[in-house]
Amino acid sequence: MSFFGNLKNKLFKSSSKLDEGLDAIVEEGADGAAPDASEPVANESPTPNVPAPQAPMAVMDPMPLPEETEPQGTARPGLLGRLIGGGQTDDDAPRRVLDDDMLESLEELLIASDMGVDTALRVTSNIAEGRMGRRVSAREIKELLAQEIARVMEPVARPLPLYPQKPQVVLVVGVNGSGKTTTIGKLASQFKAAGKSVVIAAGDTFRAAAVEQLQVWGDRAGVPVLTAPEGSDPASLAYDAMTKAQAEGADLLMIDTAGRLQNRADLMEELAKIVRVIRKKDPDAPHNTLLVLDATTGQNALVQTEAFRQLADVSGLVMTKLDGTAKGGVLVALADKFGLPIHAIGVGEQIDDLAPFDPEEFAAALTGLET
Ligand SMILES: Nc1nc2c(ncn2[C@@H]2O[C@H](COP(=O)(O)OP(=O)(O)OP(=O)(O)O)[C@@H](O)[C@H]2O)c(=O)[nH]1
Repeated sequence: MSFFGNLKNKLFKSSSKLDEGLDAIVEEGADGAAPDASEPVANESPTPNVPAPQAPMAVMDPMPLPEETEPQGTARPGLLGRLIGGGQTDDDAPRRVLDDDMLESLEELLIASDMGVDTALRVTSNIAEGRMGRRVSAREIKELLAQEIARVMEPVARPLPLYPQKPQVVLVVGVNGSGKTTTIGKLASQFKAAGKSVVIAAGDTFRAAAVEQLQVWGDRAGVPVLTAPEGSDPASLAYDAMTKAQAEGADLLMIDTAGRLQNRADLMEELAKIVRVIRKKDPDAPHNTLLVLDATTGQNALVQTEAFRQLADVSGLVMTKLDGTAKGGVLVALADKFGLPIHAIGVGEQIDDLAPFDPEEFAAALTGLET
């Protein structure tokens, strides 16, 4: 199976709630009559640029396909529908008049899928604009929703930028269990495969288990992991790692950090100290501060983002565990609220399970458009 299809399957759980909910909304209020060809509803909004399927490399720039040139305003399957579904139509599908009741149900469904109230209201009002009173099928409403979601997500879909500085220092923050260690291992493996030399610093010195786990990931990725005795100063380890990375001419230094958000003042001081000491070696470091978030925490990911933005100069996000959750909608709320770049998504526990974030693909998976 291609990587593209594989990723869609892995993300499929995220779609289940929305997909089934959208079907139910249309079926509940369906009038059963044939569609009115003079009132097409889907694909009326400007089609966003459609990124091409990408290799499993979260650090490469996406390569855009040319814009679609087919005429707008005709109900037809989107790019994904054509790639996967072979262009079937839904002429005989149940239809429902787009009215206030339907919009309210749609809002409730989006809120329940962790999209957040503000985002859900904005997305539904965009869908409603100029379409009230029209009769829509479930597929059409999914296409419209996917277009709106892709539009919100497009500006934040940005691979981790690579800079010429050596080493490029990537500070990795996030609460315990969010997937920091796993993500560092996956990223290190991808950088290595791209010909970069990488050093990892196991900066969560408070938990021996965390250090051991990072060593396992370092071994898997074939990347050295610098450790320090349990309870020692993470800033001192970061300084040593910076010295080693500079001496070896490493391309990247990835620094893991503790995730004890419950001791916020301590964590803030710890992160600030790490930044202070590495700046003695490079005033521009860290070049990226990656916040790792667990999609299964739903709306809590928004709270964590707010908190970590106060603790550190977060420059981008990685959302993990999108494979095992129906809460993927929170990514839309995050994009809408914070506008932070989403560099990659975690879609499993294996070393290759880190994918670039593709808004079109994500929107299709979230709405269940491929079915
Ligand atoms: N299904 C799935 N599981 C993941 C993903 N990323 C991480 N995990 C799992 O989530 C759990 C926590 O991941 P860690 O990488 O240990 O998280 P951490 O933030 O380093 O947490 P601590 O080690 O407690 O600081 C592990 O069991 C991982 O295998 C993902 O994208 N998908």
